[in-house]
Amino acid sequence: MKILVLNSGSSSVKYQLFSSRDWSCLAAGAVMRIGEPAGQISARWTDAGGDHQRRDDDLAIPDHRTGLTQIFATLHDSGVLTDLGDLGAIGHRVVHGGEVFHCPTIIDDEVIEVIEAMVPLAPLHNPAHLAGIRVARALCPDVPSVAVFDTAFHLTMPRTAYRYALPEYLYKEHRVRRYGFHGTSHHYVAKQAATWLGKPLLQCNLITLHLGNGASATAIRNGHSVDTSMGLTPLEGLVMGTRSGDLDPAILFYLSKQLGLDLEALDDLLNRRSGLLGLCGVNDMREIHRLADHGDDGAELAIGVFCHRLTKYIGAYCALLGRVDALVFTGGIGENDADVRARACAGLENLGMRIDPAANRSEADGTRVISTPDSPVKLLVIPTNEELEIARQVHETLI
Ligand SMILES: Nc1ncnc2c1ncn2[C@@H]1O[C@H](COP(=O)(O)OP(=O)(O)O)[C@@H](O)[C@H]1O
Ligand SMILES: CC(=O)OP(=O)(O)O
Ligand SMILES: [Mg+2]
Repeated sequence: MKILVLNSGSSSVKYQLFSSRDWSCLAAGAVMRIGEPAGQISARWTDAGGDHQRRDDDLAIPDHRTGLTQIFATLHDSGVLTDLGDLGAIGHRVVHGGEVFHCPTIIDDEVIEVIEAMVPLAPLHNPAHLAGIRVARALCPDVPSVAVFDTAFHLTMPRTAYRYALPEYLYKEHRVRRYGFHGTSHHYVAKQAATWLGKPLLQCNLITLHLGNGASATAIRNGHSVDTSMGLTPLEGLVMGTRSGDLDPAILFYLSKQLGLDLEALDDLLNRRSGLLGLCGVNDMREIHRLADHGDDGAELAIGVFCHRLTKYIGAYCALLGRVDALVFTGGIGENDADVRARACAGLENLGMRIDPAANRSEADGTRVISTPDSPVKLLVIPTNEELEIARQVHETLI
């Protein structure tokens, strides 16, 4: 079966096409900067002769429908998917599934309504997923669409971790609680870590750090998520590209009273203008390092705040878990940024985390260990593959 996985963001759609026979990736790519004057579509695929091909086109993409149409056209033209009828399923990443969706779910009108109802809880994400889902269903009405939720992996958290210290009715009547996100990624790297550790996931205690544009940490006991840094929405926790992560909620009252900011302005401030961007004016970690290397104090501070917060969460999750088998770094920053990894682990030797500077700097691909051989806690870098995990879950749901 061929399974297409779509990860629709507000201004981009990333995709991978898999064969369920051997889980090889037949094609992958992205449409970027949807709705902006200068869009881009990129694609990689393996042709009939087994050669790797790639194509990058600059092209304005006004909306998600045009973006998906372009993706289908590229898959068709490359010969990877000449007939949409060959598609066994489309898997969609959906960030917020609330307490409703514990497992991958075949999408129908009712499911769409529920995902729509969660839009206020994931304002940067769920609207984009809905756009992707609607267009995919319209373009391929006969292909089953399956939603895989970021929240599902975290539904194992105990109530002591997921409840906020707020009046009970806010949970009972309004479902205000910690949900947690990036679950597909945390679960995927946890399984990879268990394989590397040579024991069943259900016997592993892990701390997983997904550090991409959004960033979150998860404490995993015996294979299950028992706490995670994101909350009701993907705003809480670590410092992110444009999101503040943790802060004193009273800052909002203060800003409202002192600066007259309304709710919309506060939402925009915390979700889109804060985090690394707020601290130094740039949200791309590579660029921030370049600026810091040239003596930019704001950039240096942004990296410092990012790493300080990370260390704090690692320590807290060590305390929560007691025994930790491995600490896992993943996501664009976690996989590539040796400096952030070194700073986040600095001073954690007493918690059993001993980083090996040379291994940490190595640019090897794939899963790798960056701790010293005598480190009680293994420090691992594991590339995430949310799309592959989604494809596998879609397959399990449909067969
Ligand atoms: N070599 C690198 N060094 C440092 N940061 C990197 C590197 N490559 C990517 N990143 C950072 O990873 C982040 C994007 O992560 P990614 O997981 O691709 O994001 P997304 O959440 O959009 O999937 C950006 O901040 C980018 O700067
Ligand atoms: C939930 C979330 O923050 O996702 P992303 O990292 O893709 O923005
Ligand atoms: Mg991501």
